[in-house]
Amino acid sequence: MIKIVLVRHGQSEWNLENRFTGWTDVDLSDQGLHEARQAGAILKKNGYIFDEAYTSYLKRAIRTLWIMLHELDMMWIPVYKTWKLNERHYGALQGLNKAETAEKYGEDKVQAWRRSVDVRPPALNEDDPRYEGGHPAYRHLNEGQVPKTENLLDTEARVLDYWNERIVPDLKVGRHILIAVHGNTIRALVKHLDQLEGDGIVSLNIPTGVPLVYELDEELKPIRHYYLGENGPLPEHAIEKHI
Ligand SMILES: O=C(O)[C@@H](CO)OP(=O)(O)O
Repeated sequence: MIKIVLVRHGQSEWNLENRFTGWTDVDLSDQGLHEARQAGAILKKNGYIFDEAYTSYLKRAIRTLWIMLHELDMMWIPVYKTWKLNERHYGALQGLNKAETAEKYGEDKVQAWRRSVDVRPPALNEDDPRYEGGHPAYRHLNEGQVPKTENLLDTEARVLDYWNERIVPDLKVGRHILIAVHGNTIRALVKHLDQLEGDGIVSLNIPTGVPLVYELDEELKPIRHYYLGENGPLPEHAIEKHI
């Protein structure tokens, strides 16, 4: 049986301020630092060991991974970073307050921007200071690869590129893998693994800093999944309050 652990980064400063974040590179809040330490401690208590880890180019995910590896005393394992596991790009919504945006455009519109699979938020202009095109982290990308906005399907396409090319081969040879990424990156992976459509994916929220374990068969089809607590798998209702 193959196991993989997915962790959404701990609470970020902009999660705390209720602002759309996307590719904006904000750090963890104090609560987020605590959640990352707790996630590492939970993995350690349950006896998890890892051969390699994956994360995005964004510091809230990278720092969550560092802290978990520190707690696990496994900072030596190879860590692979990729822009393809960055959070979904939130276009011109990046930086705006979610509640104020809902007041201005209506709850339904904002819910469609946040949770539908195929609606893209308004795009950033290339001359907008929030556009990441000139950022050194992304200078190796081809023109047109740095997003100006994305829907979940756009995010899923780049996440699955990386998943199939880099992660699947390592899972198939038995490597134990830890992935520290973002809410919508994990939603895209779960959508793919569990073949979720419609309401299943629309209502799926991933809590911050709680390890999500997928047990997979040889074909990488899910056998079961669960969130992990100090004493093993958590019951579904225990997770509700984290969301
Ligand atoms: O702002 C964001 O980038 C994401 C994750 O925090 O928010 P949402 O819950 O709308 O997907």
